[in-house]
Amino acid sequence: MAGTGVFSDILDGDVYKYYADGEWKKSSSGKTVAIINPTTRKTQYKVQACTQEEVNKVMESAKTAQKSWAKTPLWKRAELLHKAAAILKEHKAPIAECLVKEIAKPAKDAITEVVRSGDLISYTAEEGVRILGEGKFLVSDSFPGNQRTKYCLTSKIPLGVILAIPPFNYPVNLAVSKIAPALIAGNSLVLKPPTQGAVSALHMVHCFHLAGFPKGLISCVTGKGSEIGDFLTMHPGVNCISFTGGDTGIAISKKAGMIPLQMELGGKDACIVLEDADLDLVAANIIKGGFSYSGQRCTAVKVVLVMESVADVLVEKVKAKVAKLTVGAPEDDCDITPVVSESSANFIEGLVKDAKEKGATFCQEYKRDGNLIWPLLLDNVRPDMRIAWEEPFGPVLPVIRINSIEEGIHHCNASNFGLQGCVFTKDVNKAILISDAMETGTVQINSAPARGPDHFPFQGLKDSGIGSQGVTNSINMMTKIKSTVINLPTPSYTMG
Ligand SMILES: NC(=O)C1=CN([C@@H]2O[C@H](COP(=O)(O)OP(=O)(O)OC[C@H]3O[C@@H](n4cnc5c(N)ncnc54)[C@H](OP(=O)(O)O)[C@@H]3O)[C@@H](O)[C@H]2O)C=CC1
Ligand SMILES: O=C(O)[C@H](O)COP(=O)(O)O
Repeated sequence: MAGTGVFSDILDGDVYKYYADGEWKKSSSGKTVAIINPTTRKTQYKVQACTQEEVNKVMESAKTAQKSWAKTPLWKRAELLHKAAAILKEHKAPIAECLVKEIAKPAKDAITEVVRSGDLISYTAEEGVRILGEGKFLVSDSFPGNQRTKYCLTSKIPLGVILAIPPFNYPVNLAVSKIAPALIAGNSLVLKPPTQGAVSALHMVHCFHLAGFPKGLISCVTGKGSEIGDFLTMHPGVNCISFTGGDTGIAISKKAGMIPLQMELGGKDACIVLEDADLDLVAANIIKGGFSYSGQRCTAVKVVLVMESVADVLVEKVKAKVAKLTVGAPEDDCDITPVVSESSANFIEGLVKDAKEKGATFCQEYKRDGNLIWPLLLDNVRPDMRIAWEEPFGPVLPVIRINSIEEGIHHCNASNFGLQGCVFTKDVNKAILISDAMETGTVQINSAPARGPDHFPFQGLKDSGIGSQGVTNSINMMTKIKSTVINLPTPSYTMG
């Protein structure tokens, strides 16, 4: 059970502690932040509201700890990460319980998130050992005007202190996807978990604590992003920010100093369906892509662009599958569960009302109870409707009927987002041309968008992000190249 057994150290009364200097601490602020259970809409947990002074201290210890961590052998760093992964998986049940209560993630998906996170940590440890163990050796005479008098040795060095800010929808997985690459590369890490999801994240951090990482190397400061966010992201002690979330990331990019940024932001992933597509496959992927975790995934299918000639058949097939989705509590492992907050539910409702006023066809009756919104397919959506462009982050999916491939590509590219997209057709040559024309970081052919497998590169164009994630790219992003040049008094040619 959450906060008990090995996790009892992280709880003080009914308030979870924050983690600094290898210890679980109470904030001197005396203030707490309430975490509202999206299902009951009542306070489920409380966390510390950390102060700026506490953030300063965490940054100082992170800086000190990083210096010795960078001197820790790579195999030893990997060994500790493997240990943390095993502990995390061993304690999947209480962590999943927190995910169910804090973010209303369906019970089975919550377990999957924790197991996937353990796998991600282990994979990162192995990948790090491989790619960080290699450097480059360059010689000078390949560049015009040079003799072979210079030998350049390059290696990857850590950046220093990494600030990780994950979003509510994967508070464990999108935290470890930042923590593991940071640590294997020799950095220290400060985590600011999302408020909804903070307690799941604190449990996950405790698994790193139990694995025996050095004091100060990992810290976790809690508090509302709107209150301590700016102080953290503009802190002079931070050498890199890895952020996943919404438009907040755009604001952070403008405020952050001259440091590397990894930003994974929103998406309006389009699903383009051609006449020759396997419509059963499309319908199954629209359900999985559009409605899993009630549409609260950046990679969710957020608009279907279907050729008019097959639209009626596809809509009927999707409607039939929507009718089978179970709606209710995450504890019961329902497909559709309450969205994360009342404000999110209100926002989704605003998009639905706008579509209603402008004449969209409702394939189901719109139904809401508190934060729970029943799955809704909106047909005949037109570009003047907000739902055509904005991401609901909820179980509402618009269908736009198109008369040409160009029309579909045009709609996809007119979006300010460019995360992922997908195209369904049996003609692979057409699929490649469409994929090339779509201005998105990834295009899936004949499957719904998805981030995983977690070693695949994951990136957004335009307002969807900066840089690329995925295990290998994240490790590389959290390092810099250091060169050492050996200058010879006379040219030296091997075997010369
Ligand atoms: N591309 C991707 O991989 C993903 C994109 N998203 C996008 O994120 C949106 C919703 O997710 P949500 O978690 O609410 O996103 P937010 O951008 O609101 O929050 C993301 C994280 O940023 C923190 N934060 C808030 N304000 C600040 C600030 N001023 N400075 C620093 N950190 C801050 C939040 O903390 P706190 O919770 O305390 O406010 C949270 O940890 C979706 O609309 C979607 O577009 C979401 C998931 C994945
Ligand atoms: O943050 C998100 O929503 C994700 O990165 C999506 O991950 P998924 O495709 O594995 O759900």
